Amino acid sequence: MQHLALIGFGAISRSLVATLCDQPDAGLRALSLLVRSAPDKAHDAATQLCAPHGIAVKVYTDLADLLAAQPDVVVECAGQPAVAAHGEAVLRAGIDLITASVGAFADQALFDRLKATASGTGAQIILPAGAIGGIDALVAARLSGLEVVTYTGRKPPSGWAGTDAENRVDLAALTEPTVFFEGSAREAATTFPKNANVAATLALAGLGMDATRVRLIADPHTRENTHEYLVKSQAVDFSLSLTGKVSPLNPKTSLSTAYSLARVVLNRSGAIVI
Ligand SMILES: NC(=O)C1=CN([C@@H]2O[C@H](COP(=O)(O)OP(=O)(O)OC[C@H]3O[C@@H](n4cnc5c(N)ncnc54)[C@H](O)[C@@H]3O)[C@@H](O)[C@H]2O)C=CC1
Ligand SMILES: O=C([O-])CC(=O)C(=O)O
Repeated sequence: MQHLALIGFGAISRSLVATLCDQPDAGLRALSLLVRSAPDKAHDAATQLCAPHGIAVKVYTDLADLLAAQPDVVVECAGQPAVAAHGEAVLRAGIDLITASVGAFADQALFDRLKATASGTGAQIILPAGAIGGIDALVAARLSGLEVVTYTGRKPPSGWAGTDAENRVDLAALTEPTVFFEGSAREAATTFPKNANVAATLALAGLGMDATRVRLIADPHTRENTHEYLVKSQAVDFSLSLTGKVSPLNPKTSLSTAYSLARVVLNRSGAIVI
């Protein structure tokens, strides 16, 4: 039976909770949420999802209080700054941390610090595939010797609104798909913290933050988030294209991200890990 804790209760968290409530194999008995504001509203919304399944909900505004309740695992679904703010305390408490905002680890000092803390306490930092997939094949290919990993992320202009893309291109005036960023995974994840976490995931699975090449496209002809990547290695070459439906709760986020996190949580309790 699991006591699940979530940092953030936005688009991903809400879909994740709704999904896990419907999965008896998840064995959820308690849900703890860390929010920054409106804890009563979060409590009501989460209770609506959880109460019919007998799952108790508690909402916190202070991480120390949440950790004192000793959750089995903490899932960060709040944004890169939340990994920097809270990651270390979670791991220091010996609790495994699943991070949606993998791009936070483009900050090498943060990555090194959290990894050292995890090694010290035996807790694990678990990086989900998120909006992409095929990470198993990429890690396996790395072990054989990787040559190239290139990623292209394509979203409708609305998915790039409020980001640095606005300084690079007039999103509202676009009539054709437009590449507005080319660079490393580190630059992409740092410059587009709400849109390019997947580039960091590919980097950590594969060739690293600096050698993983990234292109980002605003496409006025699409309503979906497309993630394409190409891998060349000693053992296998492959390319993958995922067309993600956009989360109805957040136009920047692919709906599949929450299901990827649900898979990670389910794999912690089921007899079969897949
Ligand atoms: N790995 C992947 O494939 C993906 C990762 N992401 C990451 O997940 C994050 C969350 O995505 P969404 O749920 O769509 O965003 P959202 O904006 O819908 O929800 C985030 C929630 O977290 C809250 N929050 C922010 N900082 C907090 C803190 N320190 N403590 C408690 N709550 C806090 C916000 O108030 C908001 O309610 C994104 O910012 C991004 O970093 C998003 C999409 C895909
Ligand atoms: O959900 C997506 O399409 C990917 C995303 O925002 C990210 O990697 O940060």
